[in-house]
Amino acid sequence: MSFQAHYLSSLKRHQAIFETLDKHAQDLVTLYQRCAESVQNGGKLIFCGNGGSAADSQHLAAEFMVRYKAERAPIRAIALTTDTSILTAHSNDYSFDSVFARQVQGLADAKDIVIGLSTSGNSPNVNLALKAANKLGAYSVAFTGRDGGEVKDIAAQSIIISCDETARIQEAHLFMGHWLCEAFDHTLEQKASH
Ligand SMILES: O=C(CO)[C@@H](O)[C@H](O)[C@H](O)[C@H](O)COP(=O)(O)O
Repeated sequence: MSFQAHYLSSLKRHQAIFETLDKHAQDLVTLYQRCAESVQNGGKLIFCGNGGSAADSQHLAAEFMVRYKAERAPIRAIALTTDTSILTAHSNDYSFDSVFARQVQGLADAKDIVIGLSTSGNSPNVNLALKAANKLGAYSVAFTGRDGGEVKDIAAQSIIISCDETARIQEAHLFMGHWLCEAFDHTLEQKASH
């Protein structure tokens, strides 16, 4: 396949992703409402994932903590993928599988939302983090892909991007995270105009 044909075929996959995201519009509104309620009650948004999804976790936590578009107070958010001392000590002394669950146990409470990003839904460390969230009474959310994997039976809410290409699923997850930021900004703007 030529580069141009390959480019066009990747672009066409976005059409399928658009349809999946369209199907999930109401799920995202529900998620926004849960997040807004959590933040209003002193809760926080906790993200985790591996590889590209680790980067997306950090990206999204930064958007909430610092700024998306609107000037606003920080929204409490953290990614569990950034502290190399915690990540290496826990993986070395215990197990990589429980590296996020340990941090959920230490940082989360029932007011929080724990969002695991996993394109396969089968990453043990993400799945154990969401199980730990469930145990604490926090709201567990999976941004996942393919057939949803194991995580769809663990998370209280799963948003599944029905596509089998990792990169396209990650792009959809980032879109969903950005949309959540936009929903927070939009609500602030609405309040300011009243
Ligand atoms: O970003 C990519 C490929 O696009 C990879 O780094 C990818 O994130 C890694 O293979 C992850 O370990 C995959 O984990 P998951 O999405 O299945 O939970």
